[in-house]
Amino acid sequence: MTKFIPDVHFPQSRPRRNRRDDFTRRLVRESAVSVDDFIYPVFIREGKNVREAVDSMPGVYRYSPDQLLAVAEECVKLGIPVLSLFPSIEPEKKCPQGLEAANPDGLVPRTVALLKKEFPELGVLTDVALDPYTSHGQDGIIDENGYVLNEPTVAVLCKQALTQAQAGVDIIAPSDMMDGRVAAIRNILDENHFIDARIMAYSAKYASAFYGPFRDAVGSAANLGQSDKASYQMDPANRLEAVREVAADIREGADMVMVKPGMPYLDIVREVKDAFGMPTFVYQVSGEYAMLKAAAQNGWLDHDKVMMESLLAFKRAGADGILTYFAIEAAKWMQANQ
Ligand SMILES: NCC(=O)CCC(=O)O
Ligand SMILES: [Mg+2]
Repeated sequence: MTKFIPDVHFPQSRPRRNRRDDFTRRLVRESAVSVDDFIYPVFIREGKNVREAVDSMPGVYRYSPDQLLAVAEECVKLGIPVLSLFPSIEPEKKCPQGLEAANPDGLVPRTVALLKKEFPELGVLTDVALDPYTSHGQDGIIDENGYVLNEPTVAVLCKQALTQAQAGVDIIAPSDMMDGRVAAIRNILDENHFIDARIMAYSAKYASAFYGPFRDAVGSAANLGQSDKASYQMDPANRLEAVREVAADIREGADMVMVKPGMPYLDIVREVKDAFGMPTFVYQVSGEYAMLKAAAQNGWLDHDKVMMESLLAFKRAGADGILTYFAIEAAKWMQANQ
């Protein structure tokens, strides 16, 4: 211990005292990341014995359903509570209406049923949106000018959600940003007695360029071409609008709400958590993952440190859980280091 007797009482407050030793740092720590916070997004495709790398997302693959079982088993072993499924659909199954989204024998319902049969204790979340299924790559049905039509889209989303519930999914996550879709989906689920199917609403989903690698992974980038999603996803400039969007989804019956992307939108996470106190989730999206991976691969950032710091920041901002492509790596890191 340094013996230093200052002759003036300056400074009166010494915040550094609590940072001096590991034990006090742990004692006063305000936030923590736990494996219980994770939802692991995975990409699936048809086939057998397929594990196909996604080039723009190092460490991320498209799995055929049989190969996904090994991933699910790893999640169970590590204690990751939920797996979320994103399909890469063959081009010949895409059409302007995205009808394959509501096919009860489609890739997603079959995979849900398989997972729930093999690993009933693992939560399964499915996305409700049409972008993996439309030949134009938009999340809904478009008119002759390319404008995404609200009500016709919601009608297909309801069928898609019901198909997923019938397959046994636990959490339904509408990511489309159509108005009124949470209420419509809640109604159709309840009418069909799926009263326990939970809805995690992508409530404040921004029209972000950070989704680029995801569109490679599900194969919608080429379909979308130069068009964007600004007429339904939120303007990155808006904060108060996010509060209104979340309020609407809660009124309509959302059990959990989400902000997306993550790191550039931490202020929104905090705002939403403070305003509603709802179970609040954040999506650390593909571009955030790709950017940390790329810098780490170049030796410019310490991979494990930035991974854990980025996840901790979500907890500090008020998130109850995080959808992250780092889920397995972070869970393993925590087992080895904590
Ligand atoms: N509806 C799911 C997504 O759009 C994910 C975006 C991403 O990870 O970039
Ligand atoms: Mg909305």
